[in-house]
Amino acid sequence: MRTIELTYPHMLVLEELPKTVAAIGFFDGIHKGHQKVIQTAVTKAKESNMESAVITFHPHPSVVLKKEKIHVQYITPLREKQEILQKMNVDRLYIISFSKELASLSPERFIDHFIIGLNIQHLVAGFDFTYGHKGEGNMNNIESHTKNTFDYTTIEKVELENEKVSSTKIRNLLSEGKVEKVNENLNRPFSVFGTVVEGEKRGRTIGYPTANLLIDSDALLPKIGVYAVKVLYKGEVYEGMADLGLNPTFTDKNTKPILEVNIFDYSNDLYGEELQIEWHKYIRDEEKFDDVKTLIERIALDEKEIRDYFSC
Ligand SMILES: Cc1cc2nc3c(=O)[nH]c(=O)nc-3n(C[C@H](O)[C@H](O)[C@H](O)COP(=O)(O)O)c2cc1C
Ligand SMILES: Nc1ncnc2c1ncn2[C@@H]1O[C@H](COP(=O)(O)OP(=O)(O)OP(=O)(O)O)[C@@H](O)[C@H]1O
Repeated sequence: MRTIELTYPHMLVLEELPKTVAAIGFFDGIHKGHQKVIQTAVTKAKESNMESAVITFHPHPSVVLKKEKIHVQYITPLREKQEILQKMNVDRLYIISFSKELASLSPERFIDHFIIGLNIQHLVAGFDFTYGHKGEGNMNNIESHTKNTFDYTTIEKVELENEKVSSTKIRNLLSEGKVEKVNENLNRPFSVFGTVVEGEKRGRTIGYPTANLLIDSDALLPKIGVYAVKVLYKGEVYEGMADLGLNPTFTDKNTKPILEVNIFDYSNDLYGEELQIEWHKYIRDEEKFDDVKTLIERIALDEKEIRDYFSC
């Protein structure tokens, strides 16, 4: 997959661009709804011997449009988005830099520049996709902007339990720790990448050594707590338990949650290595125990519960 960044008003040379079927949207999470939109574009491209593309934006519009400075975290930071799209057989990823200037483009100008200008022959978007200034362009009035140069397909609402599958819904579920529900909405396990860094080296003294992970600040994490996880490392999958929290039994100084994983039946050194953590089940809240012995007893129960969960 080729990734091409576009900054308005810079144009690519139309003659050099292949005829393309494109899916368009922000696509944070690449959830079930997004997958339907993207798969439709990939299938249509194959059927018509064209290239397939995803047209997306970065950063999230709220970073640019909100008055106060905010730091947005993503369900799928750019790198994860790229990896998932690659697996979905998308040929090209166009990333449009989101700016105030871009947000003020009229719907017609937006289509001229980014759809007709990228040689898109067929555009696929969801029922609620909007474009151009204040989102005035949408799938009901797009006909007036196509100039008969491209066709389009509108994907109907994908729902789960009578509710639209959406990035917003998934963000809320993550903040409640409901990773099993998140995984249903994503159609795959939610995951984050992290690099193993040095911790307090306390874990090995309590019989549960943990890999402490440094997570990219762009990545969204679930709510604090203990979780059943799988660890992907060098092509292997391991089961384990994660504590995302502040270690309140030992200190009240931590203000930012730390992610630690105890990988079952594994004892090699992992410092500096990159792990992918898949979140499978929420087990409990992190607690402040009166003493280390009680904490150890609780972790032993967590281990039993998680091993049982993975073995059924
Ligand atoms: C499955 C699991 C559950 C944990 N639960 C708690 C908890 O409820 N409260 C707490 O203070 N620490 C909890 N811990 C964190 C331990 O305090 C932590 O692993 C230990 O302090 C080691 O820290 P280190 O990796 O920096 O050496 C848990 C750790 C694991 C692996
Ligand atoms: N549940 C869904 N069913 C069908 N299409 C969808 C669904 N969710 C999103 N889409 C479409 O996918 C593209 C990307 O949408 P977008 O990134 O706004 O996702 P979203 O999940 O609706 O996000 P948010 O919760 O932030 O509004 C758009 O074309 C949108 O219409």
